[in-house]
Amino acid sequence: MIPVLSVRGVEKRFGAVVAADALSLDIPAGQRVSLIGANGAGKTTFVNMVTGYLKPDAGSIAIEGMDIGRRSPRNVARLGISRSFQIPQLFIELTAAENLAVAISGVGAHSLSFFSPAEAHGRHDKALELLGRFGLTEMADRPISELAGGVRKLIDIAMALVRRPKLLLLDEPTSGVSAEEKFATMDRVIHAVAPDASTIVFVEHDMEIVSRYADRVVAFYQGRILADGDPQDVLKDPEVRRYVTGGSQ
Ligand SMILES: Nc1ncnc2c1ncn2[C@@H]1O[C@H](COP(=O)(O)OP(=O)(O)OP(=O)(O)O)[C@@H](O)[C@H]1O
Repeated sequence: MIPVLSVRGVEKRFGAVVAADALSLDIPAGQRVSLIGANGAGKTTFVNMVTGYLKPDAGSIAIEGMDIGRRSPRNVARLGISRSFQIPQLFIELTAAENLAVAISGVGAHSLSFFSPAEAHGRHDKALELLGRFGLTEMADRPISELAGGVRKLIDIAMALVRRPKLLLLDEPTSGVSAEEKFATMDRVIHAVAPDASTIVFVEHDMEIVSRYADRVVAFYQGRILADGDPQDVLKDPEVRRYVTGGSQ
């Protein structure tokens, strides 16, 4: 089976900082992989390169064997890689349903008025279906500016599902969510994305979330992969405890 994601010898520097150092890994279909690492370890740089937001200095990245090369984020998304952001990227004055409708139509917010009423109706139904999966039906007609950070995050993830991605990357899906709500939020996310995305990479700082939801953990340190494997093994690894989790596990 060709892996969904294949990364080979990827390098990225910012001046003297090595943000990606000879990164290589394969992610097979159906795996749920957590990326961990201290601040500045290179997790977001990795996500940005895989989604076309940053170009590697060297190496290759392929989705189902197709090199993403120097494609734009939009073209990478067309190939089947979607992402959510640490800070949700939403149209703040539009409602939750309108934001999803923009993503569903694949055009800018200004172009929505060119579509026929029937098309607009179809988009609205699909938007409501997605919001319903996240338990957000009641938020559909509220502008993003009125919604709490945690709700915006869920809407951002719903936006990433519109293309039914081959690979879904989630950047800290539970950051900003209270300790009491983090498992419920993550359960909701996992349940909601399941019909559209089975191969998931999520960046996570919370080791309780990592050990509960990941099939595999990749630990980053100074742009390198320090450990990669079964969550229980990686979280017990002495180097991971020293450089990543601070001995918290
Ligand atoms: N656009 C940029 N310009 C300069 N340096 C950058 C840029 N993006 C990232 N870096 C540097 O590259 C290194 C890796 O950063 P990155 O954001 O990938 O880490 P991270 O593991 O995602 O951290 P965090 O957990 O804080 O999000 C850091 O030293 C960071 O300062």
